[in-house]
Amino acid sequence: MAETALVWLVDDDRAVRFVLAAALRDAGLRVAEFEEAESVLALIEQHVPDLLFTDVRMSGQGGLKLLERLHAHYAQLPVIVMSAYTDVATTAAAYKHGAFDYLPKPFDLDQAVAAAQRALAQRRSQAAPPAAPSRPGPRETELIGRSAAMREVFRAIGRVAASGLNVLITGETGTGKELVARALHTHSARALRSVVALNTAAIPSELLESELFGHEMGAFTGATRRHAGRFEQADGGTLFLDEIGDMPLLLQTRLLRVLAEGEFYRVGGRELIRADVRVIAATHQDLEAKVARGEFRADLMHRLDVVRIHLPSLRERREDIGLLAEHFLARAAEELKVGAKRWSAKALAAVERFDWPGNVRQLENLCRRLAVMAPGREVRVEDLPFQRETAVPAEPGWGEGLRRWAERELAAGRSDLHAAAVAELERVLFEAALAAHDGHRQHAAEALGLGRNTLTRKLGSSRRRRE
Ligand SMILES: Nc1ncnc2c1ncn2[C@@H]1O[C@H](COP(=O)(O)OP(=O)(O)OP(=O)(O)O)[C@@H](O)[C@H]1O
Repeated sequence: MAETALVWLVDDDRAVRFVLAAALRDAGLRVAEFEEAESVLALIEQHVPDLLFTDVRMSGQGGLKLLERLHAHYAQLPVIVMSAYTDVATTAAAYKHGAFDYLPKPFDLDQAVAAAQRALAQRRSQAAPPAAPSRPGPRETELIGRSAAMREVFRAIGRVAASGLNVLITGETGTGKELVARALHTHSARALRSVVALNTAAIPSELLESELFGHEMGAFTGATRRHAGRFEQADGGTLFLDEIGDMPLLLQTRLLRVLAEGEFYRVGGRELIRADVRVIAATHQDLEAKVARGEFRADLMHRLDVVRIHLPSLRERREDIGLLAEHFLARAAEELKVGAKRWSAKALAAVERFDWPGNVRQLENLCRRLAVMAPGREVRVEDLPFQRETAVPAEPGWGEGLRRWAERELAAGRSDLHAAAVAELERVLFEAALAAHDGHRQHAAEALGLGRNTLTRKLGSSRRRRE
């Protein structure tokens, strides 16, 4: 169950949002991004994050005004103000309105992460955790793909969208399950009403029930006003329950009852609420296996699984990779307002060969990184994190390759073999783990069974060795 702190980031400069969000995620935090203050004020009524970063000068309402309003209504929420304006008036105004910290732009990313950690530590020492939202404000994106497998998915969406039946979407992480859920909604008779999303894994279990069904004022400590749950919000529309496999058993029972009866009480409430909701659920887990282990209710699975749409992993439809890579690279340049780049033939071929454990999301993130970081207008194979020549041959039979390499080098009279081989082994492992985890150091370190600090230290020394 994710209990990671949630940071909201408000800045109208996409490039700043991009680098800062990446650094904060790298530090193990969850980040939601906002372009302007207005959407923050609209959403915060439902969820208060653990920390908020804001720029000062933005279109619409400025950061200081936002800070003032947040401080008045959510005094517990630490706010870090960032600005290129380091004049005394701005800095002083920020602190006067209750800023936790002030970062003059351009700032060092480590400094920003350190400020975030200080703010969160202070908040933890004084407050109970707030509700965590699912991803706010997702935009409607078109599903791309021309592989036979994706055409089959499109056909399934077309067939079942209008039927109003519950749908269970399965597939590995990042394969586009949420996108399919939104497409099902858009092409249904419910399209004029909202699609409301809830990520079961992102919300602490004790808050999940009130997130789903709402609560009355005073239902529990911190329930300072009545709150409509996602079921009520989705009335007449669609409720998208992501990561349904992570739903606690008790809540599964409650959900099943609500689905069967179409009515429920808010937490702490006496008024029976009716909501006409189509449920689309998604999971990357094997639900049948969870049922067999007694972790998921079979009757709930059957109720959700009226129609099943399975999304193939990216490596099962390699013919879509090029198309997606072109699309994402162009879109990233546009979004991040950097010059357009194109793929070199070699780089594109390497991208098509790669296995993409994080699927489309990983490819999309790589394109964003390349749009900003790759030097030159053409993305070369050397710019890819997983494509440098290795001195020690890896699969197949990499032990054999290593032996041949060692024998050859020994015959040539080389004397530092151990250090060279270990350095190479680590470089390959780190690059593979970072690529598999979208460059997220903490996750990569976990996957390798290392601490994050060890990975960072080793990455630093392997970089120094190469320079
Ligand atoms: N076929 C596609 N065409 C265009 N974009 C796609 C496609 N599939 C996925 N994406 C993009 O990839 C990212 C991940 O997709 P999405 O969030 O729908 O995946 P998911 O399967 O729900 O992931 P998770 O299981 O981790 O929640 C999104 O930014 C989405 O827009």
